[in-house]
Amino acid sequence: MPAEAKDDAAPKRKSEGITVFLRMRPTKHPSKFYDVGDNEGKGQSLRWDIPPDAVTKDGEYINNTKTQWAFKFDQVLPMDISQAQVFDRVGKHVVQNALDGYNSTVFAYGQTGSGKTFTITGGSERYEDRGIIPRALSMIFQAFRERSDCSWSAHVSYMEIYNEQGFDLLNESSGAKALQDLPRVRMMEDEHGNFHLRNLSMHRATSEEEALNLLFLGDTNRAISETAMNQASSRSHCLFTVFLECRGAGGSDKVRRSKLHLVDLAGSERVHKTKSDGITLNEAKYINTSLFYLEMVIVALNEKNKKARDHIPYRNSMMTSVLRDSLGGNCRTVMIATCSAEKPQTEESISTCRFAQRVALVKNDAVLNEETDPSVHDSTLKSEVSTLRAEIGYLKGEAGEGDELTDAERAELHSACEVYVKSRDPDETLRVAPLTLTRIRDCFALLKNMVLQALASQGTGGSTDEQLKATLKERDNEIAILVNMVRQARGGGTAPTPSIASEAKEFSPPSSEKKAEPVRRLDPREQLAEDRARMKHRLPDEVAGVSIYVDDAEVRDDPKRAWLYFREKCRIAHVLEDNKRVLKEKYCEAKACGEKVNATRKAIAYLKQSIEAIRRERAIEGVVNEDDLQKADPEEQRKIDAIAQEKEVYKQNFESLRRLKTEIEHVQKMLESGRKKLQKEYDEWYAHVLRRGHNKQPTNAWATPPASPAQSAVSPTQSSQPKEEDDNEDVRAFYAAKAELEALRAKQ
Ligand SMILES: Nc1ncnc2c1ncn2[C@@H]1O[C@H](COP(=O)(O)OP(=O)(O)OP(=O)(O)O)[C@@H](O)[C@H]1O
Repeated sequence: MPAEAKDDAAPKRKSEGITVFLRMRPTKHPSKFYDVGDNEGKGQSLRWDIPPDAVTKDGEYINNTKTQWAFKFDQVLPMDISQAQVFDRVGKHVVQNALDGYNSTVFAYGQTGSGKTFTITGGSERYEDRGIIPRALSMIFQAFRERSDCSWSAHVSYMEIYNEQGFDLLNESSGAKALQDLPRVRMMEDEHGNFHLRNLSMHRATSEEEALNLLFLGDTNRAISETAMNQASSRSHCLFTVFLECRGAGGSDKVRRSKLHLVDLAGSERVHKTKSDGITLNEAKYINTSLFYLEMVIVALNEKNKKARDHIPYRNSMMTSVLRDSLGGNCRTVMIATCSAEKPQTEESISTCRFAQRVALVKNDAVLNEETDPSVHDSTLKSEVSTLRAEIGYLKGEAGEGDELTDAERAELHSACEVYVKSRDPDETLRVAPLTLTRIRDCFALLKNMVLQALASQGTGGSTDEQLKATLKERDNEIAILVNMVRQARGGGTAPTPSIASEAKEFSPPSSEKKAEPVRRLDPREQLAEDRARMKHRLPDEVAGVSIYVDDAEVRDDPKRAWLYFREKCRIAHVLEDNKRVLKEKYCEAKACGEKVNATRKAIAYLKQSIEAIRRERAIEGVVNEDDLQKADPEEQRKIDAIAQEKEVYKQNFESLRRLKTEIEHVQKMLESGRKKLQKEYDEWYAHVLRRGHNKQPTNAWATPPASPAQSAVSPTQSSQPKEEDDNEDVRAFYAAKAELEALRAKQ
């Protein structure tokens, strides 16, 4: 991590509390125990009023002592708030702070399933469900393009902390199958008590696309570890960090560096609720220990405010060490407490609110991380010294006419004039040494030339013409790629890119990737055994939210029909349809933008041709005087103004096209992962349907053993080992259906 920059002058400092938001996760069954109100013009309040006899569905008392609580928040984000609105209210301000050079943090805290990941990273299925991280990345790169007076750079790191150990999620090797396969990150402390993360990779991102790819890579590694460890996300903390650097803002020698931490903490529920044993209990202990240490740090910081203590126990856990700056340090921090409004979760929700109240009291001391760039500083000082020497010589009358300048000296003079003219600093001086009358005269000539060129280029001047041509050419290439993308997506192109090509496909039950892989055909018995082991001798009622008890035998026996049936019932299939719709809209938008860009380009070329024609005419008419040529005639001036307007339109449309390209890529990625998920869930579901169908099991028979001996099916509750004959029949039927499905896939 980069060290914090210190400025020679008094740093811009701001002591402020942590801003605390509460977000209620949507539910169809809110408890009605709480009420949101205004907090005397300072944020909002949340009052809980619980009937003394309220019990959960497990028969536990929600609370048998106190029944009313009131909590204050900067804002309570209602259940129906969109992800875009959350970013507007919470994220924008934080990202702006980071761009301005202040360390900034957003962390989400709340019980498992209350929406922390949804808020920080976002839903992985729908484009509009993008969370704070992808939206922050979009805002950052938009700002880079708009604030081009300085040189920006962004680096990204992504770490997961599980059981007090850090893992680098941005590991590109594809072999990681569990969290333990990822590189370990270690915490080091230097002699000044600053913490450093060793072995955490930092990746430069030069565009929004690159940064999003890093986020996808980290999320994929996170998902792999989650599957391997049975929903470890509830038990681990994830920290996505963007390191920003801005050099030479406004032509100065200043460098600003800031960190933007976006943190998804582990679930905050208490141990007694987890009903854990073995490894899980161990994990539960770890989360609770590390969140307990977080609570200790918060309590200690509050006591420090009251001057009751000095020591803050950051060192106790990896997470509090990493977030040291964010909690009571050099950072502007925002907490999002996530709560469930459902009755059984009331106790946890109140506990989250209570923690948020303590966090709101913590005071941070954010400092503008700005320092002078030593390399720029040195060369500026050297040049100042030689200018001063020259000025002294001139004042002493030492400056003579001077010799005729060589080409090298003239080039040097030219660059000094250029630096002087291009600098946005009003106090910039022209640095020329030694100062002779020849040099002074040459400087004036060069400056005059620059002014004349600038005047001419406002209209059709040569140098800007060249620049415009170069830019147009560069953008032409990009437009060609984008317009081609659009054409291909609409079926008119030649060779579609892989992602668009896959997008153009209709959904079907195929598995083209699987076809490519060498498949080891299991012996039918092995297949059934594997299947059984997976199902743990018990069939579920539904897979992916779709009942496996399909009454229609035709649906059950025909994989194609089964696929259509599954697609109609499965939620994820509908989400995919939504995303396809979004993608189509974006293609249309991109196509319209591309057409506008092309039209503007043509208009500019036409205007330029007509200006040249006017000039030629004037030259033929005998207007050869230099001064007259500098003045545009009224018709020419109109065309020059029209070019300026077209350029503005061009810029806006090009910007939209660039944005759409990123968005299209993002939706494509979501579609791809959604399609894989759908396919996996269908395979699993159909295997269950077949098994259920060929066992001829009556509805709910697995749950309740058949009462009548007439029902011939063998339930696992009757016998965990099916008879040999049943096995053979099962095996044959299962294998036949699977072969049929594979044949159908191969055809498609
Ligand atoms: N505001 C919301 N709108 C729609 N769906 C939501 C919202 N918040 C959460 N969800 C959904 O609820 C489920 C649980 O949310 P999420 O994974 O974000 O919880 P979490 O607090 O991060 O849990 P964990 O501690 O296990 O990581 C997800 O399927 C998510 O898509």
